[in-house]
Amino acid sequence: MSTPTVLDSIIEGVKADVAAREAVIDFAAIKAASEKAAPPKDAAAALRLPGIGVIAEVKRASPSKGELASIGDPAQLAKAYEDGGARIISVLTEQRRFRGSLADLDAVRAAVSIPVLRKDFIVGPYQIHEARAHGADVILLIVAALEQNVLASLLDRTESLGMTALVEVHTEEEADRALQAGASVVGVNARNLKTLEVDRDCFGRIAPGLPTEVIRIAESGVRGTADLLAYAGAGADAVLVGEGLVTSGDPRAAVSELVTAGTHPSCPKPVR
Ligand SMILES: O=C(O)c1ccccc1NCC(=O)[C@H](O)[C@H](O)COP(=O)(O)O
Repeated sequence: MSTPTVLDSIIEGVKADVAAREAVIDFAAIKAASEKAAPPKDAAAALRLPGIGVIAEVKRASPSKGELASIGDPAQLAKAYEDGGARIISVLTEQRRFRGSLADLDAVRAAVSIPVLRKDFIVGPYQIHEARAHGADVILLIVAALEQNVLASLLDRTESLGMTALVEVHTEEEADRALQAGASVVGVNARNLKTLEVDRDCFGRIAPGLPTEVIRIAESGVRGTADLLAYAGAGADAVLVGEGLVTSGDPRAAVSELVTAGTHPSCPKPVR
């Protein structure tokens, strides 16, 4: 048997945590709660606005870096991101390795009016209804973590709730699987979730092969405007940024600097 990867070990913990929550609030109850939530916001429309969008992440810790930032008030951080011009707020809700929570998602949802992404390791429909019940508009589906039939069915369920699925890939084969499942928003993660290596050239290898109507997000490794401009040059509609913002000391200014670069007339535009 092969050695478990970082992704395998995260998924194992997530499955145990989901089972524990489901023992308290069962599937029927979370489904009912998701149906009562305020309607989801249109994240795809936000991502199609002119310029390179910034998805700003609430990220306390990570398997690759350990502790990043204490973030006592995620609502305040999210508001700073929104004021700085972020298009979407990403909230990591995984507890064991990222120190996130559904309480963070609730706090962020209440604080901002832009779309909110629940960033977690989705393994089944329970978490999708849970995300919607807690006000998320977007969820992340990681191709490397899901069998093809499960990916397609989770994508259908997400869209049936009026939410947007950000379908994450790291290889050309995963991009093919995302498209076969019907993804309309594809995130290319520069970070290999099995080895934690970051390869910023990954986006430039994969994005040109995506159909022009697919929205392309460059995830991970953005540490400043030079990285955003490089991703823009390779065809990104938006960048997803965590560490570079939470360690900046001034998250509003850090987002604003990226947004200014991404909307400047000299910034490369996605080919449509
Ligand atoms: O960040 C990690 O170490 C990590 C490890 C294993 C699975 C996922 C991981 N991160 C999730 C992300 O995709 C990033 O938080 C996101 O793309 C932002 O990346 P960065 O700007 O480099 O913090």
